[in-house]
Amino acid sequence: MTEVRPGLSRRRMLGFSGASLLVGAAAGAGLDRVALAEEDSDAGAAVAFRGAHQAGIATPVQDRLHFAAFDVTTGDRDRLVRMLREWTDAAAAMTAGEAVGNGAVAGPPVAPPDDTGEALGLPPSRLTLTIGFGPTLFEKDGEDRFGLRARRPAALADLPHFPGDNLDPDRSGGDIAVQACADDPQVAVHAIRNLARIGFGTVSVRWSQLGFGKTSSTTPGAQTPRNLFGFKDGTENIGGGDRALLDEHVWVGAGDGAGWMTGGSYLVARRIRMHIETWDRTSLREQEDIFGRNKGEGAPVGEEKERDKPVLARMKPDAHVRLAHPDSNHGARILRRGYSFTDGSDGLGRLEAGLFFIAFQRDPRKGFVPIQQSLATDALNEYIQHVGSGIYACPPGVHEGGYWGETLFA
Ligand SMILES: C=CC1=C(C)c2cc3[nH]c(cc4nc(cc5[nH]c(cc1n2)c(C)c5CCC(=O)O)C(CCC(=O)O)=C4C)c(C)c3C=C
Ligand SMILES: [Fe+2]
Repeated sequence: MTEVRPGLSRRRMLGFSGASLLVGAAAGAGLDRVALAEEDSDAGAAVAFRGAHQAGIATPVQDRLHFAAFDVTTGDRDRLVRMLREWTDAAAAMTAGEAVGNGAVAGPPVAPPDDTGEALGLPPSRLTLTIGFGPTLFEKDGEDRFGLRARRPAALADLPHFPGDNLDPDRSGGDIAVQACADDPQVAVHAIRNLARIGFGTVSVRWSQLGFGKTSSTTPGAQTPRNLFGFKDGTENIGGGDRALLDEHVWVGAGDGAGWMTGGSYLVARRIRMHIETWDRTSLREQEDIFGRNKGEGAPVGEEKERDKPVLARMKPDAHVRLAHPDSNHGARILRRGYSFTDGSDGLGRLEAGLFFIAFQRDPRKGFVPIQQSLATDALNEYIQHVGSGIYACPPGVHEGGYWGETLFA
C-alpha cells in the first residue's frame, strides 16, 4: 500500500484531491495494482509503489520516459545501502504525488530544499520508478567492490556483440538504472533529478535518455501506439493482465537460481537510431514488406485486422515480424515497453531520432538474445542502428518497511 509521507505534500499544499488515497483504498479492498491502473483512465492518478513486483513492468505504459543509468562512485557498501533506503522513501513519496522529504519550501531557509520543486502542484501522473542493477555492480574491472560477486545471477550475463552494433560506451552500461515513466514529462524528469540529487557523492549519472510516445502497450484493449516509422508497434506484446504469460516469460521464478531475484525481471535497453530520412524515401509496399504488416490497420500480410493471426509463411523471409515471432525463436517472448526519442538534429541536418527499446524478461539468454540474433537478417536493419545498450537485474517489489535491493544486500 502507498506510504503516506509526513511533510508538505505537493498536492496537499495546493488542495489537490488524494489520488494516492484511491490506491490505498483499492489495495485495502484487495484490487491489484494492474487492475486499478487499467480501470483508472485518469492520467493523473497514482500507481502503487509497493507490491510483489516492481511497478513499471506489467503496469500500463505511460506516455513519457526518463531513463537514467548511474555509476556508483563510492566503494562503501553501507553508504550505498543507505542511499538505496533514501531513494526508496523518495520514490514512494514521488509516485504518490508527494514531495521528497520536507518538500520544496517548508524546510529551513538556510539549507537547500529536500525537493527541487518543479513538480509542485502536479498530480502523480501515474509515475512509476523501476530500479535495476547492472553487471558492473557485481564486478567491475575484476574488482568485487561491494562483496556482491557471488550473488550475480547467471541470467545477468553481458550481452554478446550483435551484427551491426555500433555501441557508444558513454550511452551504455551503468551500475544501477532507474526507469521513470509518467504521463507528464516534468514528473518523470523531476523524479530522476531528485534521485540524482539524493545520490550525490554515492552515485553519478552515467547517461540518460528521454522518451516520448510509447511504442508498446501492456493493455491489449487500448489503441496500439505508432513508432516513428509510422507503424503500429506493440500489437503482439505480453499483456499486463496475462498472469500465465507473465509467470512464464517475465517474472523470475523461485527455481531460476539467484533466489534474491524471485519475483523480479531482467531489463534490456537498446538505444536504436532510426534513419528517418531514408525510410521516408522508401515506397509504402517496401515499408510494409519490411515489417510483414500493413501500415494503416497493422494487419499481418494477407489479413484484414490488426489482431488477426499472422501467417508467417506469407511474409518475406527477412520480414521483421516473421523473424521476431515466437514461432521463429523456439517460443521466446519478451515484454516490450519502449519509447520514441528525438534529440534534435545531427550535424548533417538529419533527425537524431529513434526507438529507446526496453524489454523485460525472465532470462535474457532465452528472451532478448535469441530474438536479436534471429534479427541479424532483418530487412529493417538497413534503416536502423543499435547505438546504446544496457542489461539490468530488476529485483522484486518493495514491501512495507523494505527498500530497493533489500533481497540482494540482505
Ligand atoms: C530483439 C527484439 C526486438 C528489437 C530490437 C526490435 C526493434 C524494432 N521493432 C520495430 C517495430 C516493430 N516491431 C514489431 C514486432 C515485434 N518486434 C519484436 C522484437 C524486437 N523489435 C517482437 C518480439 C515483435 C512481435 C513479433 C510477433 O510476435 O508478432 C512490430 C509489429 C507490431 C507488433 O507486434 O508490435 C513493429 C512495427 C522497430 C521500428 C524497431 C527498431 C527501431
Ligand atoms: Fe520490433
